[in-house]
Amino acid sequence: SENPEDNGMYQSLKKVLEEKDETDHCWFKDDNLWGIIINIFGGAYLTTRGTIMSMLHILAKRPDVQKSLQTEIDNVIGDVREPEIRDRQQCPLVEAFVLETLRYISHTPLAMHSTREATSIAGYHVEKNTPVLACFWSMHHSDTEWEDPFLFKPERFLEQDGSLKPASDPVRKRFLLFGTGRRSCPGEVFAKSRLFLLLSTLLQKFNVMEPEDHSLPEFDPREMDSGLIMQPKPFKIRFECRNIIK
Ligand code: HEM
Repeated sequence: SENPEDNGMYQSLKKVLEEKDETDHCWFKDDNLWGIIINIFGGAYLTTRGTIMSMLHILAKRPDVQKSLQTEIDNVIGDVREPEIRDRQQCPLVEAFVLETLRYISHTPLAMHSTREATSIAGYHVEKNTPVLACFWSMHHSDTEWEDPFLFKPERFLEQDGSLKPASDPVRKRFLLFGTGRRSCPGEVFAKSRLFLLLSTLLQKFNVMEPEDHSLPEFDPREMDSGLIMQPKPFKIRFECRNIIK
C-alpha cells in the first residue's frame, strides 16, 4: 500500500491482536501489546537518556577532553553549519568519546537470554531452556581485558595516529554494550548516530561547566542508580555560550 500507516508496527500489532491459537482464542493480549510498547520506549529512551546525562557530567569534570573535542569539531565542521552524520568519519575523537562513555557506564549491564538447546559455555554443561545472563558490566570493567577500566580514557579506542580503531580491532570487539547476535539491539546505529549529532552540536556552541556555587563529584559509574537500565545520580551543570563570533 502507498499509505505508510497501512503497514508499520501499529498495523502489524493490530493484525496479531486478531490472530487465534489452536483453541480458537486470541493469544496476543493487550498486556502483550503494552509490554512491547513499554519495551520500545524504555529500550530507546532510558538508554539514550542515561548516556546523554553521563556524557554531560563527564564533560563538566573533564574540560581538557572537552577542549580537544571542540578543537576537532571546529576543524572538521566549523561554526557555521550544523554537524551532519557524514562528519562522523572525520571526527574520531567524538566517536571515541561516545564509545568510551558507553563502555565506562555500561548502563545496560545485563542481557537476558536462554538456551534453545543443551550446550556448553566455557566448559560448563548447560541444559536446554536455561536462563543465561551475559554481564556487560563485568566484561567492560574487567582489568584483564581493559587497562584501568575505571578510568575514563577515550584514547583507548584510537590508533597512535589519532584515527578510530576499526571495528575489527580486538579493543572494539571487546565492546558489547548493544549485545551480539540475532537479538542484539536494533537501535544501535540510530543511537550512536544521534549521540554523535547531540554531542557535536552541543560542543560546537557551548561549554559544559560545573555549577558556580559548588563542584560536582567525580563521575563514577559504580555510583549510578542501579536497575536494568542504570541512570546517573541527579546533578547540576552550567552551559556557557562559546564565543564563536570572530
Ligand atoms: C545507548 C543506547 C542503547 C543501548 C546501550 C542499548 C542496549 C541494548 C541491549 C544491551 C539490548 C539487549 C541485547 C541482547 O539481549 O542481547 C537491547 C535491545 C533492544 N534495543 Fe537497545 N540500546 C540502546 C538504544 C536503543 C534505541 C535508540 C532503540 C530504538 C530506537 C533500541 C531498541 C531496542 C530493542 C527493540 C531491543 C530488543 C531487541 C530484541 O529483543 O530482539 N535500543 N538494547
